[in-house]
Order: sequence, then C-alpha cells, then structure tokens
Amino acid sequence: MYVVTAEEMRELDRLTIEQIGIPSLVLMENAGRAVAEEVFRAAGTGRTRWGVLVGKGNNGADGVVAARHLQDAGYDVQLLYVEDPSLWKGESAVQRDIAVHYPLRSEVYVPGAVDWSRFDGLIDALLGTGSRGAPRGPYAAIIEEANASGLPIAAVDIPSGLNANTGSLNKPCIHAFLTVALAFTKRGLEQFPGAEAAGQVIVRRIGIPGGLADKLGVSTFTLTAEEMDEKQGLDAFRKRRSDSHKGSFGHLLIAAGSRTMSGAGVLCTRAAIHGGCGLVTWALPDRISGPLTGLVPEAMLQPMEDNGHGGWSAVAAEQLIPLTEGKEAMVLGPGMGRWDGDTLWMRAVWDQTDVPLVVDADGLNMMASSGTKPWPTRKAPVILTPHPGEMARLAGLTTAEVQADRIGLVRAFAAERGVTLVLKGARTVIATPDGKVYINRTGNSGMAKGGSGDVLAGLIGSLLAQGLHPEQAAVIGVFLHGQAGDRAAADKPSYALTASDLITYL
Ligand SMILES: NC(=O)C1=CN([C@@H]2O[C@H](COP(=O)(O)OP(=O)(O)OC[C@H]3O[C@@H](n4cnc5c(N)ncnc54)[C@H](OP(=O)(O)O)[C@@H]3O)[C@@H](O)[C@H]2O)[C@@H](O)CC1
Ligand SMILES: Nc1ncnc2c1ncn2[C@@H]1O[C@H](COP(=O)(O)OP(=O)(O)O)[C@@H](O)[C@H]1O
Ligand SMILES: [K+]
Repeated sequence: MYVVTAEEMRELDRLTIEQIGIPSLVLMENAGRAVAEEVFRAAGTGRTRWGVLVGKGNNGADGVVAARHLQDAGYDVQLLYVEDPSLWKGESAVQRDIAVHYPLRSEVYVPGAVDWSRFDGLIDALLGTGSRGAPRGPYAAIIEEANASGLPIAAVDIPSGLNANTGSLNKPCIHAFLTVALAFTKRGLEQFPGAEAAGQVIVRRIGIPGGLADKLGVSTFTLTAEEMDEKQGLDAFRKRRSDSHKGSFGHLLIAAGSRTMSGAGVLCTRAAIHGGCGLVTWALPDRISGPLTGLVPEAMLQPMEDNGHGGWSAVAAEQLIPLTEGKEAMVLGPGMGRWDGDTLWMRAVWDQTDVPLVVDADGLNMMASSGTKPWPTRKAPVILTPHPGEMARLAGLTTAEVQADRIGLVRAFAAERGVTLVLKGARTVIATPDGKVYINRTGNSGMAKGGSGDVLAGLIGSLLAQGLHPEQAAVIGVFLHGQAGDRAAADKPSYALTASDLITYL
C-alpha cells in the first residue's frame, strides 16, 4: 500500500483534478461521505451527538460534507467554525453556503465558551495536509480543549497538529481514536508517535486512481499481506521443492557471541536454522564453545582463537575471512563485544570478503567508530540492522534526531551507502539502495527485550543464504519476525514474551 507525503498528496489531488478532470468538489464529497460512513460505523446508534471542528481549508470543507451526511443518517450535528467563516474563499465557502441552506447548525468557536458535554464525539476537520508548523491561535486553543474534553475524536485525513511527513507531533496535536486517511495513508500516520495520535487508521478511496501514485514515483509502502505475497514472493519462498536437500538452502556463517553475550550467538544461530537455511556455521571464541556445545545441535561450531576471556580480540581478520568461502551469506556482530582495533578489523572483513553480509549490533558500532564517511561499496550486498541508538552512531546524529524523521533518514542513508538498511523499533522501516522504503506493521511491545534483535539478524541472514535478494530478505525477515511476535503474544501476555518465543513461533 502506498504511503505519501503531504507534497505528494497535493500533487496527486492536482493531477486528478487537472489532468483526469474529476472536479475538486467531487473528491471532497467522496471524502466527506467516507468520513461520515466510518464515524457512523464506529459510533453506531449509541453516540449520536457530534461536534465538527471546522478549519478554513479543504480539510474543514471535508468536515462540513461529513456533517451533512451524518445529519442525514439521523445524527445531531453541530459545526464549530474555528474562525469567522464569512471571509472564507473557494470550496470552503461553497461548503459553508451549502451548510447554511441545508441547514446545518453552526457557531463560531469562542475559546472557553464551548459546553463540550453537549457532544458524544468530535470530528477533527481543522488542519490536513496543508498544515504548516504548530497549530496557531484559535486552532491551538480548540485542539487543547477538544483533547481535554475526553470525547472520542475522529480525525479527517490526519490528526490536526501532526507532521504528515515525519510522524512527529506539534504542540498541540489532536489525539484521535480513528483517522480516516483520504486516498492514501500518509507517512506521519505510519510512524510513531503519529501512529499513536491517529488511533485506528482507515484508508478510504475518494476517486483518485491508485495507479497515479506509481506514475508520480511514490516509493514508500506499508507491508500489507498483498505486498508480502504478490510483490515480495513470501508464499513462493515458503514452498520447498520436494526433491530438495540441505545444499539447496544455503550455508550461513555467523560471527557472534562472546563470554558475557553468548546468548546473542545462540539466539542468532537458532533463528537462522528456524528461518530455513540448509546449514549454519557459528564462529565463536574457543573458550565459550565448550560450554555451548549442544545448545544448538543443528549448527556447526567453529571455535576461534580466544583472547583468554572468551572474547574476539585475538581473532585476526585473516582467520575469519577464509571461513566465508563456500558460504552464501554471513551475519556479523550480535554479542561480539568491542576491542582495540576492531574498526580496522571490521573494515578488512568488509573489503576482503565477497559474501552477502548482515551487520548487526557490535558490527555496526565498529563501523560507526570510523566516523560518518561512507565505506566503499562492496561487491556483495550488505544489510545493516541498527536500532535507533546504533543508527544515531552510524549517522552522527542523536537518537532523537533519528526518530524525528525515520523514513527520510533511512532513504537517504541507504542510497548514499549503497546498502539495504533496516531501522528497527516499533514500525521498523526498511530502505533499499535504489530508494524504496517499506514500513512494517507486524510486531508488538512484547518484543522490546534483549535478544529480539539477535533473532532478526539470524533470520535475515538465513533468508539471504537461501538466495533471496537483499530487499526480499530484509522485508520478509522483518515481517516474519514481527508476525512471530504477534503469534506469541496471542498465546501469552506480551510482557512475558521472550526472544526465544520469537524463534518458536517463526
Ligand atoms: N481537492 C483537494 O485538494 C482535496 C483535498 N482534500 C482535503 O484537503 C486537505 C488539504 O487541504 P488544504 O490544502 O486546503 O489545507 P488544510 O490542511 O485544510 O489547511 C490549510 C489552511 O490552514 C491554515 N493553516 C496552515 N497551517 C496552520 C497552522 N499551523 N495553524 C493554523 N492555521 C494553519 C492555512 O492558512 P494560512 O496560514 O495559509 O493562512 C490554510 O488556510 C486534505 O488534508 C484533505 O482533508 C480532500 O478533500 C480531497 C480533495
Ligand atoms: N514496541 C515494539 N513493537 C514492535 N517491534 C518491536 C518493539 N520493540 C522492539 N521491537 C523489535 O524487537 C527487536 C529489538 O531489537 P534490538 O533493539 O536490536 O534488541 P537486542 O539488540 O536487544 O536484541 C527489533 O526487531 C524491533 O523492531
Ligand atoms: K484533521
């Protein structure tokens, strides 16, 4: 499903009106009716007294249309114009005049003078994709009063105050239980905290052809079931040929684990096996290999030169590099720890191997320690799987700066570095080197626990080793990882979920 920016949405509106010839008022009528239908579906015949907060732009005009349809359905509707509508122009003025003749009841908002107990719910038609910066003047005041009223709020297109492109919230911002996104969902509705402020997001067609988004070059998508099956080939990938053997499904090398973080290696290796690859070799410091023998009986262990404390510092890059021969992919980083000179070590592995590579955790930190100058593009593909803290180190930003515009950041970073980038956290985003971005919707907060990321790295490595394209491996890996979390959370309380459960439910 396409995900658009405010600018893309305006362009899609314009193309539909000017090139296809659908009048703007028709789109508006479709939009307002769709909002009314969704509010009616949510509120039923129990909550029938609705206040509609109307701004002066097209978002407000959509709200007036919705008010008409709700009144027709038997609701008791009241328009609250945020400013005196007598000066309004264009389609807002058209809708205002229709409201007079319809008639709809209306009043002009006076701060502090609204008796909110008159309503069972509110429709937020204050600001949409034409909004700039934090809501000002009476817009700010009415948003604060509406939130404080405790009434359920349904937002038209986006909650007013939301940054439609990033998902960050201006002060104040409407907190809705339902958002009816018109024509396409917006980036800001798909990333937190915007996703929280939006409540349930329902996308309704309003007459803008879906194919127009493709023509315009919209390249951000949510991972729906359709996207997974038809475009990413999830179903096809899951079917294993009857005459296959372990050699058919690739051999993965994992460099992971050290004395205090041996579990990271265990989880990564187990996840790789459950992810379907034929053979897994786990390289680990010699001292910890003894105690771990048998913990993952399906994997082959490759004990490495030990630093005397179960760490990696004594392993020369030249000892790891030959192990990549005959392997279809490598995962490097989970639980490896850090040591003096590890950045150069990592750089040697980067330069001197030609297996597809998944870099996670300490592998990412080793890269970040060399500064923000991009490393040369490898011959074989690279997938980086940072959480926001690791991403901040890689990009030379603060974590807050990373989170402020996750989609914009990953798209630019993946293109600049020529890598596939998986920025983890609720609504993980995946960017490809050629400019596509996918937003994942599976997963839950039960997965916010140490070890979940190690499982993801092993799973993505497993898919790469099976020959999937890096884009497919990253997208399918993230989707299945979250789906496993959701299946586990359906069987037990999410607080009790463990990283090991993710593997069981893959
Ligand atoms: N045919 C179409 O185009 C279709 C459009 N559709 C609908 O239109 C919506 C977009 O409408 P839009 O472009 O008119 O902008 P909108 O979000 O209503 O508000 C802009 C107004 O608010 C003001 N304003 C801005 N920022 C502000 C702030 N921070 N604080 C206070 N005021 C602020 C700004 O005034 P200004 O500051 O410029 O004087 C301007 O007048 C879209 O989300 C969808 O619902 C659908 O019906 C489908 C067909
Ligand atoms: N609230 C959440 N909703 C969905 N997924 C989550 C949530 N919190 C964490 N996750 C997922 O769990 C994993 C955690 O990875 P990471 O932070 O690297 O943990 P660790 O390094 O401890 O294994 C990521 O895939 C992340 O997207
Ligand atoms: K709105």
